[in-house]
Amino acid sequence: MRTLTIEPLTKEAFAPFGDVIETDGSDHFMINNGSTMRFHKLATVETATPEDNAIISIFRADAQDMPLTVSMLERHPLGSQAFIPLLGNPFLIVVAPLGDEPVSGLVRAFVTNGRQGINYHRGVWHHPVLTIEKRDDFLVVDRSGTGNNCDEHFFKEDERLILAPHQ
Ligand SMILES: NC(=O)N[C@@H](O)C(=O)O
Ligand code: NI
Repeated sequence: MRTLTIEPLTKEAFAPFGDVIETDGSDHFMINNGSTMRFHKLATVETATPEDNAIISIFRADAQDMPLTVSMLERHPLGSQAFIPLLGNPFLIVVAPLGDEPVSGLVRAFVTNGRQGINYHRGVWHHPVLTIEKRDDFLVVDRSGTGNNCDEHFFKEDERLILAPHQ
């Protein structure tokens, strides 16, 4: 099984998968009579139909045992999904490009710097949220509506991957 190289998250590297929600290196303009910087439209919430809603949730996630065997990825065909860390901790991301199924050889892993959130574009394959801390909180912005919005793909045994952040 291939061990994933864990890359530092950057806008450029993550561009095929979605947006990086951060102030570092992001354009901004002043509002509120010059007392506030607005880092405007860092990401867009994608939904599928006019009846859909963009909703805001909090995920309190517990750490997976590491090293992790990445045996599955999921995607949301009807909308985007954003994770913004609420406690300032780095977290892990595992993604694969758009397609009918994720391609094991194209799976990539990233680690955030604690000041970054991400917005998976609609249909991008990703692993369910992966904390580094034992438990961590995320603000999540995603789509609510009718129909199935979560496809799961389970890799064949020889396509599975290893995520080993502490090695
Ligand atoms: N199932 C759910 O809402 N969470 C996943 O989509 C995830 O990416 O963690
Ligand atoms: Ni998801």
